[in-house]
Amino acid sequence: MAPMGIRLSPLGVAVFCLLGLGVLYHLYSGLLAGRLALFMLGDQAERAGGGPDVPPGPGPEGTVDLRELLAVSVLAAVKGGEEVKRVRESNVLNEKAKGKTREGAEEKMTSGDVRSNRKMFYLFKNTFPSVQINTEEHVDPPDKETVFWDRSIPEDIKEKIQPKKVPAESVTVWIDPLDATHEYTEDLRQYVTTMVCVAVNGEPVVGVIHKPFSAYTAWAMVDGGSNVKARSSYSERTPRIIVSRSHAGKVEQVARQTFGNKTVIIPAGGAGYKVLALLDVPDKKQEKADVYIHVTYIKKWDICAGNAVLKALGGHMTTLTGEEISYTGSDGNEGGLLASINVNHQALVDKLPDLEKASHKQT
Ligand SMILES: Nc1ncnc2c1ncn2[C@@H]1O[C@H](COP(=O)(O)O)[C@@H](OP(=O)(O)O)[C@H]1O
Repeated sequence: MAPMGIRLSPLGVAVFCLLGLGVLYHLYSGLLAGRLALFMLGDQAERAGGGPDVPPGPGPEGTVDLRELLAVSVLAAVKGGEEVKRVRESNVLNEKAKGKTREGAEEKMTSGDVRSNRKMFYLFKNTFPSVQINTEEHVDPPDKETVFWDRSIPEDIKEKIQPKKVPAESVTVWIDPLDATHEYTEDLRQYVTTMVCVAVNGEPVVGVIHKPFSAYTAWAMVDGGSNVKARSSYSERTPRIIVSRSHAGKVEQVARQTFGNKTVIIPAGGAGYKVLALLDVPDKKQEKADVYIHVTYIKKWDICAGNAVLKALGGHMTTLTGEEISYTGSDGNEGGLLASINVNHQALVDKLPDLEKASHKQT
């Protein structure tokens, strides 16, 4: 007797195998798809800052992150500062006259300005291509720099500042690659700074002031945080007033007339240096003052970073008549400058009509 067996029909085997393959395909395709989806999401999350140490990249809907802009501002100021220092130490400044101020003072430019400008500009341009960048010096396209941000955010910024997206089109970046060029050519290194400011809808929001020769950097973000603070006290009755040493005009004479003969006037180079003079800065070469006054025309890249820092710390930088300065559109500020912190700014404005008249007499 033949053993009882199951006769397998070839058609049945084929159907069975196909079914099996179908089940396997179903199972694995789901798994693979899931894996693929996870991989893609993970990659996206990394690009968007999902990882613990990976900062977010440019936003999807034309937004930029102010915290990223702050990190790049600090990096740009430091990188520019390295160029400034290198050129000064080489003693080959290639100093040139680039024109005259409205008051007839010679405006100088050096290799320090040019090289720092190139580094700072291209770092921003390569990182935030859609953002408006205004720099003091002209950038020739053949001089393009391949300088990039490695996406790292300094620990102190991560600790104090939360990410905050704003529309890229609302942002204007102001770069001063070398503030106090005049003093730089005279080797008065303590006055020299590199500065970056980020304005949103014309309001100064992020400010960075870097001193290349003492490796000090002050940064602040309005409604965010800062690594610098105001001093504990300021003299309101007889303020020490810090003013320009190379574009002073009549500021010294009129300041004494307005605030009294006891008023100490401190002539100093650089708008960045003068703003730092109002703050608590741990640098032996930094003089201290109570008020900063400038009476002549000045450019927005010279003052925007200081304005943002002061504003973030509760201080003020206005025109001599107390108007806020808008950091968009034209690059010049016509109304002079009054900067203070932890004093009655309006009371200072009210004392200043003589200074304003003096500024108009000069032009
Ligand atoms: N009347 C004026 N016209 C144009 N720029 C002026 C100016 N007064 C001051 N500045 C600029 O403002 C910055 C600070 O000036 P000061 O040292 O006199 O306070 C300097 O910038 P740079 O050094 O970046 O060119 C200086 O050139």
